[in-house]
Amino acid sequence: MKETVLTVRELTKAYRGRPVLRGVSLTAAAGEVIGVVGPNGAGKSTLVECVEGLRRPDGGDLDILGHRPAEGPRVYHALFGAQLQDSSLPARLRVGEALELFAAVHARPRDVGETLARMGLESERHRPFGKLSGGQKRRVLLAVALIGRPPLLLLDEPTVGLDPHARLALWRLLRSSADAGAAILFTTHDMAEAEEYSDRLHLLDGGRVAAVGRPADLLRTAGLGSRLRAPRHDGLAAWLERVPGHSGLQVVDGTVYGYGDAAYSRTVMRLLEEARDGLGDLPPAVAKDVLDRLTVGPARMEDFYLMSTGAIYDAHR
Ligand SMILES: Nc1ncnc2c1ncn2[C@@H]1O[C@H](COP(=O)(O)OP(=O)(O)OP(=O)(O)O)[C@@H](O)[C@H]1O
Repeated sequence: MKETVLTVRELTKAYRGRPVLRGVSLTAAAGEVIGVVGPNGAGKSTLVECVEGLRRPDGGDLDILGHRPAEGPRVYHALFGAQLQDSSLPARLRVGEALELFAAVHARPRDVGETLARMGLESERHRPFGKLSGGQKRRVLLAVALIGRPPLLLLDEPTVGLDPHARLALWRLLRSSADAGAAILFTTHDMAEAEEYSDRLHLLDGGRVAAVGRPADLLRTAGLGSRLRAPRHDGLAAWLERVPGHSGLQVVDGTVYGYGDAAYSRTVMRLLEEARDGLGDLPPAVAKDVLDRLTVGPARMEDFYLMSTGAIYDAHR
């Protein structure tokens, strides 16, 4: 069992009487990458800011390696590196200076040159922070969060504004930090990223953790193995719902999206072929048109998210 680095217990928080967190609990162990997703306004940033000690929760409790925010900056803040949604640095501070400054306050910091190289920032080392592009600034702020090798990394939408190379570089760096024992908590609206990089994913909705688990387990439990896309026809949606393994449905304009277990798409295709040949309960012309225009593929975290937050009709409910 890996050591638990972050423990959040039944956290509640309201703004002017309006509850945002209604009893959120989660943990992050050493070496674990924890993803948090949820609709705009779900409370993801509020949760991260409570962990950072920037906001005081109304109820519940949290600690990092047994230390609570009330212990103050010197003890508590040394336990995590953070990159906030809207953090910044003085405009005239040079990139290399910034990293050296932050490295100097940590006991066993990463090498500044190596961190700059890994974040693709070598050529920006002598440039003032204020002169960087938006994506470069975010890379610097991430490098600052990582430089002290803290036991916990708190990253609120870390990849927003990063180009694909920078995203990949960031995730390599985060994975190697986790492999070296760091616990990482990140938020994102990018479901592909959430699926690929979270060891455990939390869906925050209505102020609560609506679902938690390994991405593959979440998909399996929701009956989401495969999805298909077909042209809309009268009666097709109801027909798809009767196919064994069906788990959800979405109709958008002229298109029907069907979701089901891993065998669902294959079963649909077989039944469509039978119907095209006059052996099913769908008109042959409809079955032929659907077969001609059908696309199938594996279900993804995006589908889970849409189903869990109500955009897809969920047959399990
Ligand atoms: N300082 C504040 N005062 C009042 N309400 C606030 C404050 N900060 C956040 N809120 C409200 O709390 C709710 C949750 O906000 P939060 O930023 O935590 O959500 P989020 O899940 O991070 O959203 P997003 O995905 O849009 O970043 C929102 O309705 C927001 O308007």
